[in-house]
Amino acid sequence: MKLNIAVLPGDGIGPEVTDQAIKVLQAIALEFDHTFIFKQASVGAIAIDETGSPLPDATLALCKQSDAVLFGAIGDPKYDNNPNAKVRPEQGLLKLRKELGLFANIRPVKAYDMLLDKSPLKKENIKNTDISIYRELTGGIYFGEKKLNDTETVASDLCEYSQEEIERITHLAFKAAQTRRKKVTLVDKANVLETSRLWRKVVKQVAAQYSDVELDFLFVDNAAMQMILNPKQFDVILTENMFGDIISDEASVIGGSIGLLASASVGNKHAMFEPIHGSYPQAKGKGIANPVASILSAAMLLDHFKLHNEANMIRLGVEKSLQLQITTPDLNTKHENITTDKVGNFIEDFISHPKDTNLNFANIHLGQSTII
Ligand SMILES: NC(=O)c1ccc[n+]([C@@H]2O[C@H](COP(=O)([O-])OP(=O)(O)OC[C@H]3O[C@@H](n4cnc5c(N)ncnc54)[C@H](O)[C@@H]3O)[C@@H](O)[C@H]2O)c1
Ligand SMILES: CC(C)[C@H](C(=O)O)[C@@H](O)C(=O)O
Ligand SMILES: [Mg+2]
Repeated sequence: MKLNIAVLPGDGIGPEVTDQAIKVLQAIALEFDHTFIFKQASVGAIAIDETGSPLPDATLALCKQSDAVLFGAIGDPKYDNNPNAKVRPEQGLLKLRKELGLFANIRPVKAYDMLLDKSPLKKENIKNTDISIYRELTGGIYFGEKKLNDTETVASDLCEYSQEEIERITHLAFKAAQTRRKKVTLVDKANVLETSRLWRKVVKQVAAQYSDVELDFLFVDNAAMQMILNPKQFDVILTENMFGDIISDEASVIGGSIGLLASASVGNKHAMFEPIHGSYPQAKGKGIANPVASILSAAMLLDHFKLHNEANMIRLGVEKSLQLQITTPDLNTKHENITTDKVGNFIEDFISHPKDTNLNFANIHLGQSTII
């Protein structure tokens, strides 16, 4: 298969983790005889520095022409710490999601057996957790009218949802549940918010078309607690934009690091693949950023094009790396010197030697060095 992939590395650790995903995709292309053409463009703070815009026209045009977008991360403390900044890196990401019509953001959350002791949560509570979060991505409070009064003493952000916006992601969530454990939990704040009451009404109506799927409701405050106490109760979580943002970072604690959580953002025409984490500016250039979220986002990209064997090969490589503790310091206490690059090299090597079942992974080539 031939795929044109727009690569938007962005800021902070974005470029270094995205490099590993590209490396892995290139290995897949070689091994499975595909042609992946990567074209890079700027977004976020670096794009503001270069062009004055967090999403230059050329970047948006490239994304629209491509089959898929591989996104790194955006954000820089010089904007985070400046409330008066008129242009912000985050606006680039939000505009991109809106322009590409990426209304559903799918965030898988998994407890890997070999990482159970990396989570601060109780092993017996998280073992076998497997959740798919369906986060609405182009509506709600993120995109409603924003106001600041003349004296800059009162501000507001409007949270708005239409029936149509709720329906389209709800169908995706129910279809996903049909292929999983057949349960959807709607997370909302219907005891307070009018938008949440609309969500409940519309989701119930759509649910009637999926009689094989159980529908459950949970207020977001309780859901935040349940995510820590008993995450195994969840199969598909369906929720609005801001609740999905918050609850997915919280859920990353189950896996042991946010550096593991990938996502797919999909719409009717375009698709983008991005880690759920941000630009982690403190880690930039240090080689300590975990690239697995980006690498697993690449696996989701392959799944999107029905290249499931290829995607599974990446997942196997990731699992092998976790098993052997070939991981960055966020998950590693055994080997100190496993850098972002080395994790990428290991997974690349795993893909390149699939037929060699006797491959001694403990001695596998890790770029310039070898780990025993
Ligand atoms: N999709 C995105 O591009 C995105 C997402 C979230 C935040 N942001 C932006 O990123 C900047 C920093 O935000 P933040 O510090 O709140 O969130 P962050 O996700 O960048 O980092 C939070 C913490 O998570 C951990 N972490 C994140 N990525 C990791 C990785 N790959 N490997 C290991 N550990 C990792 C680190 O402990 C880090 O301190 C801000 O400007 C924010 O707006 C961007
Ligand atoms: C950077 C920010 C706009 C973004 C969001 O809130 O959607 C991020 O937190 C994410 O989860 O992708
Ligand atoms: Mg977030």
